[in-house]
Amino acid sequence: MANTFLDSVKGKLIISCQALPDEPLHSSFIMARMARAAKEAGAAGIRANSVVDIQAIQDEAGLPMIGIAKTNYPNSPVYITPTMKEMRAVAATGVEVVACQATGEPRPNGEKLADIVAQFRQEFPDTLLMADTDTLENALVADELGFDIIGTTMRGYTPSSKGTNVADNDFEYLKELLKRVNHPVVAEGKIDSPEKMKRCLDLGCQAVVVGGAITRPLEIASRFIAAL
Ligand SMILES: CC(=O)N[C@H](C=O)[C@@H](O)[C@H](O)[C@H](O)COP(=O)(O)O
Repeated sequence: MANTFLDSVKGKLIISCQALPDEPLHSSFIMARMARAAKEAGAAGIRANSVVDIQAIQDEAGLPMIGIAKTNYPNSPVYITPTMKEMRAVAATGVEVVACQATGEPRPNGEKLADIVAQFRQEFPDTLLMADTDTLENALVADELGFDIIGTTMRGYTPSSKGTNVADNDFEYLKELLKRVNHPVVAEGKIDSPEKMKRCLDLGCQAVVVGGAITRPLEIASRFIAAL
């Protein structure tokens, strides 16, 4: 069956519903309800972490999904769907897109991003691949490897991109990225207002992923508390 994800999210909002074990809302049940709220509000897609959360959200919301499996390995800073093992587990849920970290750092078990892409294409030809990138250099590598979506997810979260925010200088980085890559760009990471989301879409992003500003009450409440 043709994968219609890119068309169905074009010009729209994807909401990330994630809570790690150390977060107050860690629960597949709660993430599924978050996804229901996202759907009722008009979100075009959901991004979710872990096979159990993905399955709970698929049952509850039935929206197109980007799936990931955050997994920490010793001796590697790469944690978003880092190895072929997590890629397979996420793809097996039937999500439309599997995203993985593409930040140029050494992956666990010595696995190479190029090999993962090649293997994934063989095993899951109908599933799209999204690269969670941090710098122009790593985004260009992912683009060259043929990722279907280039995401800005890791901008500001790696040593190479430390201190940066995708929104800096009216999205200067995003403008450059949009000029340089051939595949659709999805803005993700620290997009914390409707105005910023709209700006990303107007600049030419395929879609925008917003997480914490909508689905992490601890983060939202802390912004208010900080203003006291
Ligand atoms: C860096 C990292 O691990 N990002 C994760 C990737 O899935 C999530 O924790 C973020 O919530 C998601 O990218 C959306 O971004 P924001 O919550 O800033 O809107």
